[in-house]
Amino acid sequence: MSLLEVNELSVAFTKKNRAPNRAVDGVSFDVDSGEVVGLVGESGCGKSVTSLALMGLLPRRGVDIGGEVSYNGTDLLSISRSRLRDMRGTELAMIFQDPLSSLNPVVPVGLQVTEILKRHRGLKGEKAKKEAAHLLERVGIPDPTRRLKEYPHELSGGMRQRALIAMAVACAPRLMIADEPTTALDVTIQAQILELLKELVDQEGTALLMITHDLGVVAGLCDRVNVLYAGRVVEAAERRDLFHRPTHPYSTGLLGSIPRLDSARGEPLKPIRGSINDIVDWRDGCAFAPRCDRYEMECLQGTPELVLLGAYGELEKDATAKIGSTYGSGREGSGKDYPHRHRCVNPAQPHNPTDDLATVETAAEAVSGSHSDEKSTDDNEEAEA
Ligand SMILES: Nc1ncnc2c1ncn2[C@@H]1O[C@H](COP(=O)(O)OP(=O)(O)OP(=O)(O)O)[C@@H](O)[C@H]1O
Repeated sequence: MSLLEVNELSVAFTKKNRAPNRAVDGVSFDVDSGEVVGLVGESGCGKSVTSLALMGLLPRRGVDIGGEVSYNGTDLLSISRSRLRDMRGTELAMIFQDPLSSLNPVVPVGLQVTEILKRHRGLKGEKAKKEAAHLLERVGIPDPTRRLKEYPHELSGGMRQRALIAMAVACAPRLMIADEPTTALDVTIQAQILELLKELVDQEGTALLMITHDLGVVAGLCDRVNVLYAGRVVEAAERRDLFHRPTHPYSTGLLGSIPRLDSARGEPLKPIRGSINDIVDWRDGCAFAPRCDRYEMECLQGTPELVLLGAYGELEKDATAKIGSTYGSGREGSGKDYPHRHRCVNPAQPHNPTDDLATVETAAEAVSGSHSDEKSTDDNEEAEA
């Protein structure tokens, strides 16, 4: 059993006299301890709503939530709000994309950290201050004792994000959800924050659900990836499989939309045409069909199911097969196999796995190159401060 198991999660926003907005529609995935799982897709595909539903942060009124979310055997969708509140901070933590709106602007950073330590770990006074300084130091904030007395606006963007991470890890949560934690930061600071998250996962065995639209982040950090489109997982794969042989046209489109280090000089990008708003009545058929180059009439008949990709790239039309039951390269040392699945009736030609191994290794690196090149420039942030 995985630490987090999400099964057929659905979220619909309901308003009087309007059809419900099904922001999340039957999403399933799991996350293990010590693993980074990505939820990737363009703006509006349901990433944030999924994470808010997992953390019990959606309002009760006007929202219908269905499916199951099991955390360490506890059903997060059915436990009381107060129990969930206690679990947030101790067991579960969330890092939001905009630290300025997540931190209280009129309370010094130190007080915001010690408040968590008091509430969840019972630490008070000098002990709490000492621990808060230790936490800031751990996430790479220089001169933590001075910084504790400062207000959020006195910190640089990168430091604010680090302070949020310090608050998230204050009680050693077993599961962290990071919602675009580096979107507002320049690439240098981005790389440092991602490195920090990776370190926490590796050292503490924390499970991390990484929500992002940035394939560079996915390539640099994630072990497995779920590609989301219009509230549905359209492709789920181990990271290298996704970069090397994406099969859903939306995944291939995402990969074709970004510059890669291994592209031939002058080779044009191939962006996905249209926008997610082009979805008409996607309950009947594939939501991506209006933007898809491989679209056929069959795409509009019923909802395409997740199918498995076999060991040699052949399609195994077994929609009921569960994670762990079939082919996948798995995380190194995890002893687990992860299936490569997608939801498309006319997928891109699967890649022949006997092909050039170097390509497999470098496909993700070609995308993440900009991040890894920019690593370890702490001086920058010092200067910024
Ligand atoms: N409170 C709300 N009421 C009604 N609809 C909402 C609400 N919050 C989100 N939605 C809708 O849910 C859908 C998914 O939104 P969500 O914020 O999860 O997208 P996202 O993939 O996280 O995008 P971004 O990367 O821009 O944050 C969108 O159609 C959005 O309009």
